[in-house]
Amino acid sequence: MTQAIEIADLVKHFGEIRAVDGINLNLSRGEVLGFLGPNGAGKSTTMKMITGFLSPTRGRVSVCGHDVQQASIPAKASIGYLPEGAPAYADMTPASFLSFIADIRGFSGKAKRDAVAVAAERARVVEVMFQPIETLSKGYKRRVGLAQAILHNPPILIMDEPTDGLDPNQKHEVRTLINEMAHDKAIIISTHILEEVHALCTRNVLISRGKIEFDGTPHELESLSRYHNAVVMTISGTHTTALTDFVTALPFVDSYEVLGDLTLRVFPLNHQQITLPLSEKIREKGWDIVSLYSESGRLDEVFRQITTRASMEIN
Ligand SMILES: Nc1ncnc2c1ncn2[C@@H]1O[C@H](COP(=O)(O)OP(=O)(O)OP(=O)(O)O)[C@@H](O)[C@H]1O
Repeated sequence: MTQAIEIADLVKHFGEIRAVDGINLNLSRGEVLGFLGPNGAGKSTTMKMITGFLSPTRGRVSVCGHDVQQASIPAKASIGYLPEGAPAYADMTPASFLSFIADIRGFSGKAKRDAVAVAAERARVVEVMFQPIETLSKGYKRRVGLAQAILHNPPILIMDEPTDGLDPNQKHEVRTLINEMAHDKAIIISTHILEEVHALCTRNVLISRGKIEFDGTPHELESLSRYHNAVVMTISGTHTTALTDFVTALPFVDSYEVLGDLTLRVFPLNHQQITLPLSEKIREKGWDIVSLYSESGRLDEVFRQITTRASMEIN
């Protein structure tokens, strides 16, 4: 089956700067890919090449089987693009802006009215259709941008930092809209907001200095964390030295940190699940468990670890 997006050996140089340095990536419908990376990693440049706004120095992008360079018209018809900051014409109203976009997309008559109405409905901008865009809140402006991107019901959606700069409620609304569209589209979202990994994505690609450093599920990304399956526990009925001696002797424990009196964080060997055997061993000692839970992992730590490792290898 043709992949929704196929990217092969994609490279972009700006003079001496290698903004994108050999990216290979395939994406199917139903996948929501979170494109993560620090500032300047090459996310926007990659997205601009996928959408045909920039030509690659080398390599190839095809969308729904259309080469973005060779067959740019059918390729662009398959893509909805929400650029960074969702730019729109400030003095237009959403109604006139969406009507203008519908003209560009080749709609007319009833099909045009329907496309505008459906996009406005899905992006929930119906109530502000006749208010100048410059007078709208950031959240509404972003939703107008989203309505523009989905107007032709494209199978592929590319969004550059869709929730950046929004307040928590507005972020939630935009994420809900994206989730609603996710089942039948291939979606790429660039972000450096790590909570979006869980809120939106089925897959994450982490890039640093123009190269892919990680490609996997949010769970796989978290499992790279030093804290993945670490257990934080508070015990009563003993004292801290006895407790640390006890965990040191357990065969499935790698190391521990003392967090407080009778409270430890225990790191398992090879990130294995140890909640059950650990609680059993504690009960065998006759101690009481005040609390005990395992951690899933810390994305900010993994992000730092991968992106700083990549820059240290280069320097
Ligand atoms: N038009 C351009 N001319 C010269 N250099 C550019 C141009 N566009 C991007 N760059 C450089 O290419 C590199 C990648 O930039 P890009 O905007 O793709 O990163 P990004 O991951 O999207 O960053 P951010 O999260 O800050 O948006 C950066 O070093 C940037 O300065």
